[in-house]
Amino acid sequence: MLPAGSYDGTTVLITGGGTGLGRAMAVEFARLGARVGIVSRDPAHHAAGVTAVEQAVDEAAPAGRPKRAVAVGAVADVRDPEQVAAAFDAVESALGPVSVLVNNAAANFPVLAAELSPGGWRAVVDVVLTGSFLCSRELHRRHVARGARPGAILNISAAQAFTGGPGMVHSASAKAGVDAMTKTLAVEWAPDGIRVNGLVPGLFPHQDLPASLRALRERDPDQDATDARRQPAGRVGQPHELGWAATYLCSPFAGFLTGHTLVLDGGNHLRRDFVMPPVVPVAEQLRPRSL
Ligand SMILES: CCC/C=C/C(=O)SCCNC(=O)CCNC(=O)[C@H](O)C(C)(C)COP(=O)([O-])OP(=O)([O-])OC[C@H]1O[C@@H](n2cnc3c(N)ncnc32)[C@H](O)[C@@H]1OP(=O)([O-])[O-]
Ligand SMILES: NC(=O)C1=CN([C@@H]2O[C@H](COP(=O)(O)OP(=O)(O)OC[C@H]3O[C@@H](n4cnc5c(N)ncnc54)[C@H](OP(=O)(O)O)[C@@H]3O)[C@@H](O)[C@H]2O)C=CC1
Repeated sequence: MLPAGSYDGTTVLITGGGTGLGRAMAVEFARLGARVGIVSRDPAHHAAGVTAVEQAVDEAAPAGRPKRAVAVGAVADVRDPEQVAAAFDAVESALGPVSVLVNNAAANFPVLAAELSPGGWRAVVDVVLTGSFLCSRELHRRHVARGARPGAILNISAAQAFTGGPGMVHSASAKAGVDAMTKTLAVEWAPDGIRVNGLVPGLFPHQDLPASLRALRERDPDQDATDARRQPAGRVGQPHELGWAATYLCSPFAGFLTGHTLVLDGGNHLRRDFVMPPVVPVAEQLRPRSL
């Protein structure tokens, strides 16, 4: 954990910050003093994120300390540059200039590549890759215009980016693009005082995963135990652990770190056992069945 107050006076914008891992990161930034803007499509998600942040901040505050405005939600589809700019405007007018951006919003559903429609491909690639670019560009534009520094961007990626992701070709391809963007923008924007890093969550199950991903997990009634046994570390990740990594990467303690993608997965992406299980084709893995 970073020292208390590490983010005092800092406004952090987190896309998809109202659910799952985005919400967990929002809470950890706010615990350290940040004001947090939550940007996504669904106001109900914003409300959940704002409530979680406010609760965490209230619990951490010394008794009797007056409440401060810590979080707001703003509606935007990250695929649309005008909506992105309007959401930055809304967050900045409520909380002050954004100097930290977490590109966390994502879309994903399991599908065989041969069965993926052009529209399904575009939906995922546009949310994950184009959305991360549009938000990064917006932060950079504002940051440079006001002569501010330092700034930090954190791109949430996935291990599929370097291993490939059978059954998720759209997401794997988009996340690989995000990793290339992390490295590219790190160099282009270092002179502007903006660091750009990536963070890969391993397996972090939570209640907000979309139905298509939950359905795969729910096939196994003992899924939690199975998940844990499948990880070299013997357990899955806890969302607040991702928040700890995110707050470090965007903080001055990582001030000389840029263009790096940190993997937080208990060693899972490196797993290549001496005795490998037989291959089950992905088409068979996705077919409805009982385990
Ligand atoms: C634990 C594992 C690791 C987790 C990693 C994560 O990333 S977790 C993070 C995961 N979190 C999330 O994913 C949360 C957000 N996710 C979402 O909002 C939706 O999944 C979304 C991506 C479809 C939204 O896209 P949208 O607003 O544009 O909505 P739209 O309805 O207009 O559909 C567009 C196109 O997609 C097609 N299509 C849709 N579903 C399926 C399907 N199951 N099958 C096949 N195709 C599907 C649909 O037919 C259409 O194509 P068409 O007909 O025009 O050719
Ligand atoms: N959970 C896990 O085990 C893993 C997660 N990841 C990555 O972690 C990140 C968080 O995932 P997780 O919390 O699990 O998933 P969630 O489904 O909970 O979060 C996805 C978020 O993205 C937002 N979002 C989706 N589409 C758009 C859009 N078009 N415009 C704006 N916001 C959008 C959603 O908000 P709204 O619906 O309100 O728009 C939602 O809050 C993602 O980048 C994901 O790829 C990577 C590997 C594993």
